[in-house]
Amino acid sequence: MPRRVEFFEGTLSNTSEISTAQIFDTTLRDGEQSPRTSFSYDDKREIAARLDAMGTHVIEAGFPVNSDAEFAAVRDIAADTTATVCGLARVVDADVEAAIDADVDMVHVFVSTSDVQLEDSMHASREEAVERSIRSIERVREAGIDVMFSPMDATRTDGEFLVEVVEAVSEAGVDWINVPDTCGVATPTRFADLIATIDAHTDAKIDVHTHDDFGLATANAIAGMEAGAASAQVSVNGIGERAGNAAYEEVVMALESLYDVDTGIDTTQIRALADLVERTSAMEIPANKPVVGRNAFAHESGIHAAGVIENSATFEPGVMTPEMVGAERELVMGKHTGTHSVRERLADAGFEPTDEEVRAVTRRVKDHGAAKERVTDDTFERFAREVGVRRPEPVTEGVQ
Ligand SMILES: CC(=O)SCCNC(=O)CCNC(=O)[C@H](O)C(C)(C)COP(=O)(O)OP(=O)(O)OC[C@H]1O[C@@H](n2cnc3c(N)ncnc32)[C@H](O)[C@@H]1OP(=O)(O)O
Ligand SMILES: CC(C)C(=O)C(=O)O
Repeated sequence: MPRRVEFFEGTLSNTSEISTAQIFDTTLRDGEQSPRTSFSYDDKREIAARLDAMGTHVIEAGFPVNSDAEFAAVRDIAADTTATVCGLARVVDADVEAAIDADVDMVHVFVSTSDVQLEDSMHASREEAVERSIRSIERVREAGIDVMFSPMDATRTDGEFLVEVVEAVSEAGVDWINVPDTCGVATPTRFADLIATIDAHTDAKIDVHTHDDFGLATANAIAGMEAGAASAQVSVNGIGERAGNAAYEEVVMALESLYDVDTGIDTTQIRALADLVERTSAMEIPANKPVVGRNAFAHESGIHAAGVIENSATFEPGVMTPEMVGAERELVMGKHTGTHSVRERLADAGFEPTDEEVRAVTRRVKDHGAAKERVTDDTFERFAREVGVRRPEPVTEGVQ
């Protein structure tokens, strides 16, 4: 497998290291909160099973108090999964009891800590938020279950109050503090500073939860890990509230390929996982989505395709290949196509073209693309036949 990308060596300061990396998947909880998405019981079981088989460390299976169906799915996933299974709860007794009753390995309790949310979402004072958090944490601990605590909207919370909350929940014995950038307003440098500050005020392990409102979710998650967070919350295809969460596939591959971290995850199943979540969430993967979009390893431009035919590292990261994520490289025919690409495609299809025939097919491909038409396999074969490219009959073994 390729090692850390060479580009950084000696050209940029290369002091950013990540030593431990736990992947906490929240596709079934925050991912399912995507407007218009709802996973069936079977969808949840199938996604959880695949995440588990791939070696995902924590699976947040849902929010048990939400409904009977959600409770049953979380309970059954918890009973049948090797990974740590987590259930979400507000600092509300019924929520905490539902999560405990679902028999999860970890309860994730959250409370609003920013003034705007305390006033206009939770309708609680700072003191009440702290008291209810401690009570919930103590209850989960008493049940013998690991507890993760989230000061919701941490990145818009008054700094002194945030430290006060962190110290109070640490005193109460929380195992993990998750730092949520609930409304996606963090930047990598600011988020890293925040993580380092929180780390200095707790012995609990730190997890990060980032949203993509400004397209910074993955960068912020990685920055948080560089600053000392041991875990990142991610969702497959980046689905989740509003613009979504840090994407599973992006964070895992950045850790593996750019930071040389062995996450222990079977990355070759990423493409199949993405397809499963695309189908069950009814959220189409954008073509240009990193890692799993259909263009992530596709090349139309002549210069790129010609380079990639010789050595894929010319116009791909090199440290991340389609094989590593269970995807395939594609040479797309269109307006920007060049002769190298056409020659390769013709050869793959069994044709034996002359240089003149390659140029003639390329002209047809370019004209078709320029007219905004798609060059399908059938169209391409038609062009080859129209130009009269020779295709010898395949020799069948044993037949004279
Ligand atoms: C940032 C996040 O992603 S947080 C997770 C968000 N996820 C979800 O909301 C999905 C699942 N949610 C649900 O099924 C429902 O919202 C339930 C079952 C949790 C609650 O339903 P309802 O009781 O009908 O309340 P509703 O959803 O309308 O309003 C939210 C309530 O939670 C309260 N609340 C919000 N955050 C918290 C918190 N961390 N701790 C305690 N209470 C909270 C609000 O103040 C409000 O309470 P109120 O009804 O006394 O005014
Ligand atoms: C529950 C918390 C972690 C959350 O989803 C958020 O703050 O976005």
